[in-house]
Amino acid sequence: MSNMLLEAKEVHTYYGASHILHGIDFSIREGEGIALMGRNGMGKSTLIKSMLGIVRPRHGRVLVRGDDYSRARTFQTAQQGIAYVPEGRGIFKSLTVRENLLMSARAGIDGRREWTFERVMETFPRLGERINNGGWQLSGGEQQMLTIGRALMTNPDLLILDEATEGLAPLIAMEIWRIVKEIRRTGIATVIVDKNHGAVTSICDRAMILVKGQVVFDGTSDEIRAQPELIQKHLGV
Ligand SMILES: Nc1ncnc2c1ncn2[C@@H]1O[C@H](COP(=O)(O)OP(=O)(O)OP(=O)(O)O)[C@@H](O)[C@H]1O
Repeated sequence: MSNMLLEAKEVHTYYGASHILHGIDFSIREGEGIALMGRNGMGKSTLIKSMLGIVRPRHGRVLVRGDDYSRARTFQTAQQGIAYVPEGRGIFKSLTVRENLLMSARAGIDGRREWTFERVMETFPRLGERINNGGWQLSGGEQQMLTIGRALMTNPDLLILDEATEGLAPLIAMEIWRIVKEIRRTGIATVIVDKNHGAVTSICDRAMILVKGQVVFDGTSDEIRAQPELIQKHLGV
């Protein structure tokens, strides 16, 4: 078995008096891909933020590579090779595509520098055409590609994508999925939140469904695909 990268154990998270996560267990190993699913407001983003120290769980523990990171600051978790692409992107609009990418460049925690500027350019040909454009000149899809490209420039072991294709035109979303598949093939572990269940379960080996801050399914993507009634019940509109 490969090594554990990130774990949540019995995590309870609140926003003020609202109890959002009710004792969640989550784990992802090196190289694994997990589709994190659930309807709007079920706690997917809150789980991610709780594990990254963006929101502090009230109970439970967060482990990174087996070490307790429950009280760690977000940058310390990120330095462990964990890259996060939040919902709604967040590039530096006043900087060019090149500057956005280069400012994030760093070696992975074992000194790896597989993801160079040149490699990101090869992976995202559309960004290559926009290299000297300012962030403000990019379309939504290009901004999303730049956010993912920037995350890759940190040479992560784990990439977390929250709603990577939200609001994008179908053809651009397809291009993002092609890129995510390519990233998966390089062995980077990935957590993906997306409404396109077919796409995420085909890319990820495992799937997890959250309902009202609780895990109602945790299994393989094959298992969930074999149970369309489960998808209908918990994810259907
Ligand atoms: N900063 C906040 N303050 C108060 N409540 C919040 C905050 N952020 C989220 N919530 C609430 O917490 C619950 C879980 O939200 P969360 O964003 O984790 O859900 P989600 O499954 O990621 O769904 P979505 O796809 O809509 O983001 C929702 O009821 C939401 O309204």
